[in-house]
Amino acid sequence: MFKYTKSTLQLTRTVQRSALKMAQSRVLQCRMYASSNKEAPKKQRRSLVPLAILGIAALGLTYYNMGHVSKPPRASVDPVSRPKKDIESKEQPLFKDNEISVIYVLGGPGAGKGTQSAKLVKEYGFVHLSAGDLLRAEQKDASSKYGELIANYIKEGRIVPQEITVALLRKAIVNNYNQGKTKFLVDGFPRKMDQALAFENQIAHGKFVLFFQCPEDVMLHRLLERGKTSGRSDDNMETIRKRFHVFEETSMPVVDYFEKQGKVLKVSCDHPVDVVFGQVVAQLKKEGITD
Ligand SMILES: Nc1ncnc2c1ncn2[C@@H]1O[C@H](COP(=O)(O)OP(=O)(O)OP(=O)(O)O)[C@@H](O)[C@H]1O
Ligand SMILES: O=c1ccn([C@@H]2O[C@H](COP(=O)(O)O)[C@@H](O)[C@H]2O)c(=O)[nH]1
Repeated sequence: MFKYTKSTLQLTRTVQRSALKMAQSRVLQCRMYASSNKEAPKKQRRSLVPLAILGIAALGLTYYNMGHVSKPPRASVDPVSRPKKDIESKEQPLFKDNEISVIYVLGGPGAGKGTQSAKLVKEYGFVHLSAGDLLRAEQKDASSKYGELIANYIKEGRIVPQEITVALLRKAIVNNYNQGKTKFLVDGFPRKMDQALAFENQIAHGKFVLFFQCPEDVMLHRLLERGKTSGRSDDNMETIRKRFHVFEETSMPVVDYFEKQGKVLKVSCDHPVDVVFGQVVAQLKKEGITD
């Protein structure tokens, strides 16, 4: 979208310049007819049509740009130090499929993604990267210019602009990779299609989605319980309702997208923690991810 906006700005300038030039030459012609007291011939009047079209195009493009020039914020974490291969090709994600394994962990708010991810870290040595945790840390970082923006999005249960979250994840993955870690659980991400595409194009392809299915009333109960001690600005009835809505409307299409690629491993999470974990391990074993 931003490349497009940049090119429409250039186009606008070109059209404006052409319209101006043409207008100047038409004014000159009109003056010539006026001074010779002749009526402009029909052909000359017709030649005003392209000028009118150019004028309308210039006005239209100017109006369009007025609504699109503001760029979204770039994450304060950007740019990060990238491995050399990052600059080899802009078309390739930062990491090739044989360099790191990324498993996305998705499910409704309170489905138990964090709880199960922590168990996988302990038992199988994954690196757990929770997009929500990364955003909350960035929010608390006094040097970040996005603290307030992130706080507002989280309080409203909305999805923070993908540039910020993708940059935070990239930084965390690169840091861990540079320490020899290659297995990542990316928890609570991607929960919007633009995030999914940005991450897959720029960073790495997800191997699987571990998808936690959970009835809404169970998730609501868990979140309200968690809210008694979590201190989270979004663990309250009003925001939870918004988060459920965003999950259905915005995040489920992401699950469907990966489902079509045969990458979704489903787990039913309305069971005790260890029972859910048994399903998780069974699913990963089936795919040869854990032994
Ligand atoms: N299987 C389970 N049975 C009962 N309680 C659970 C279970 N799994 C998690 N919980 C509890 O539910 C709450 C939410 O769990 P958790 O934080 O893991 O969910 P989440 O999906 O990561 O949530 P969010 O998306 O809001 O971060 C926690 O208080 C956790 O202890
Ligand atoms: O990719 C993401 C992940 C999270 N958010 C925001 O954070 C909160 C909390 O996320 P949890 O996974 O429940 O910790 C979420 O409601 C979003 O507001 C985000 O914007 N993008």
